[in-house]
Amino acid sequence: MSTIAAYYNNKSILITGATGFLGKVLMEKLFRSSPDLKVIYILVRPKSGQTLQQRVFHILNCELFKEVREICPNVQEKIRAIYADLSQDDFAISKEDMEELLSCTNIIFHCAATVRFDEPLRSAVQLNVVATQKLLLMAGQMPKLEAFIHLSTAFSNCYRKHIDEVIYPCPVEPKKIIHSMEWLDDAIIDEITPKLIGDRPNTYTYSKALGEMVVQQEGEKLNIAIVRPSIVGPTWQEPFPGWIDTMNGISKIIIAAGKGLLQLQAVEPTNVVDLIPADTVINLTLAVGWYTAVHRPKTMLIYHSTSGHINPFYCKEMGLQLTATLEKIPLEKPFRRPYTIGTTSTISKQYWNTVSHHAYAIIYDFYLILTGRKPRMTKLLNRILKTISKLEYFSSQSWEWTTYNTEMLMSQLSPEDQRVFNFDVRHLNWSQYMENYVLGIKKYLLKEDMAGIPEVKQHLRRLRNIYYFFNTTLFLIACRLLIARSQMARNVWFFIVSFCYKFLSYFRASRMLKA
Ligand SMILES: CCCCCCCCCCCCCCCCCCCCCCCCCC(=O)SCCNC(=O)CCNC(=O)[C@H](O)C(C)(C)COP(=O)(O)OP(=O)(O)OC[C@H]1O[C@@H](n2cnc3c(N)ncnc32)[C@H](O)[C@@H]1OP(=O)(O)O
Ligand SMILES: NC(=O)C1=CN([C@@H]2O[C@H](COP(=O)(O)OP(=O)(O)OC[C@H]3O[C@@H](n4cnc5c(N)ncnc54)[C@H](OP(=O)(O)O)[C@@H]3O)[C@@H](O)[C@H]2O)C=CC1
Repeated sequence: MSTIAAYYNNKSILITGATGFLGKVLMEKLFRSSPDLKVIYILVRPKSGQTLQQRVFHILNCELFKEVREICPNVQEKIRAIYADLSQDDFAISKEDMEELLSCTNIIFHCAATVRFDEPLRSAVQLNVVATQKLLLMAGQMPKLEAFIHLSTAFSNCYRKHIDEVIYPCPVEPKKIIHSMEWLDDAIIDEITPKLIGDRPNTYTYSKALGEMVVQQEGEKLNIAIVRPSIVGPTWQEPFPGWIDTMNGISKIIIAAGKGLLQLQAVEPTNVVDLIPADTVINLTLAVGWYTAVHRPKTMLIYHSTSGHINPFYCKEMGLQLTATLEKIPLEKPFRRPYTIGTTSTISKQYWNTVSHHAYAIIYDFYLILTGRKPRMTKLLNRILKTISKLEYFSSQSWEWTTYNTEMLMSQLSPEDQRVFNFDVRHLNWSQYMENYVLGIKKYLLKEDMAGIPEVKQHLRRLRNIYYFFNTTLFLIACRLLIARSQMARNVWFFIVSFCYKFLSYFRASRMLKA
């Protein structure tokens, strides 16, 4: 049996953010590989009118847990959902629950975070820094704790182009930031936010960097490690390819491209997109948990979970794969045929935005008005372009991450562990992965019917014909206008027409001779 899987058996594991994308993949893998684990405590808040139990039921009944439901029929009994809101003091955990957590927990995986780029600094600090600090404080009171694993992001220091597996300190100490959030009002915080975040693009990356500093400073006495994934995509292999249930990362870009709404991407075609599958991140996280607990490294180690250095996926390649896949597995109700253009030049972007986005939206809205419907395309397009503009910082640049600790860990694993907890992306086939990505978005995220694909393909063919017809008409109108205004254009036009006429006459005469 795998040493890592055996390690988690009979353990009490605390997970924050278990209802999130990575949290679910983490729980699934734990149950699948170590069905004899004692209990998984998850800190959950009620949401969207659902109680904790309803949320757990919903998670366990999703497609991701299909295999787990067979391997481990008593899975529901092994999950202890504890009411907690990480943005409140003491997390609003009851006294009894807190006692149980403190006395029983063996390993903590801290995944909870706010991942929105536009989160106000106060809320980002509250969850990504203060909550981490409080969790570390709790961890310090757990006598049976063997390891604390903190999930951060490879982009916490994205103002650097080359990033090592170390903590880069922020100019202002986290404690000072936390303290200032207590007495400054929202208007002042908003005003000083750009100065505080400095070269970072948003409050997310800044608060995650502060969170790492807190882990380093306040986790000194703990057995602790940080995992930094890059852009997390759907599962690669486990429990099956293509599982995804989040719009985060690049899924929104893929959906907008698939629906034909977005053609232009603010990307340099030669840049690398550092995508990493969710199951790869989780396999590494579990291996890190085992290594930290069993080998107890003397200093806190940071592990990068990235792909660009060993198996680069270039934007151009991605654009081509995406277009081909979206033809093969189209998304429902496309507005246009999917197509991608990549550029970072401002003039080129403005040109393509006008020609390829706004002009189409205006024409479509005009058509909606003519057919007695409410225009909506321009509004939708503007929303999408606004959203996409917030991702542009990440799509228009490339980074280089070193992975010495991740490679060291891989070399410490037995062949069986390397197989069961595979986090080596050297053999990842990007073309196949993109196909499963689109399939996963269609099936699990958008919940579209796969049986409808032939009908959508037929619709795409109609759209292609409309596109050709529209372009030809536009070309003819342009020629006609030019002919009306310029003698030279008229001469060229008559030359082309008489040439075509002569060619046709010759063709007809030769056919008649043959007959
Ligand atoms: C010939 C070939 C040539 C080829 C050339 C090459 C071509 C190549 C092409 C290939 C592709 C290019 C590759 C690029 C690579 C890199 C990209 C990196 C991005 C990610 C980096 C992540 C790095 C960090 C990773 C981390 O560390 S982890 C955390 C990651 N965290 C996130 O990823 C959260 C981000 N997001 C937000 O923070 C919020 O999204 C926010 C952005 C603030 C907006 O926010 P807001 O404007 O409010 O917009 P929403 O709330 O999102 O939406 C508002 C409303 O519009 C709706 N709508 C939004 N979209 C869509 C949509 N598509 N379709 C329909 N509706 C939509 C939505 O339904 C909602 O409607 P409603 O529900 O209101 O009715
Ligand atoms: N996805 C990605 O591309 C990447 C993610 N990461 C990191 O991985 C971790 C997990 O990310 P991911 O799963 O994608 O994120 P999600 O947004 O999918 O999940 C976030 C989780 O945090 C929980 N949470 C948020 N606020 C609170 C709160 N106040 N109290 C209790 N729980 C709360 C959410 O609970 P609820 O369901 O109730 O909202 C949810 O379970 C994060 O630390 C993120 O920074 C790093 C790099 C890339």
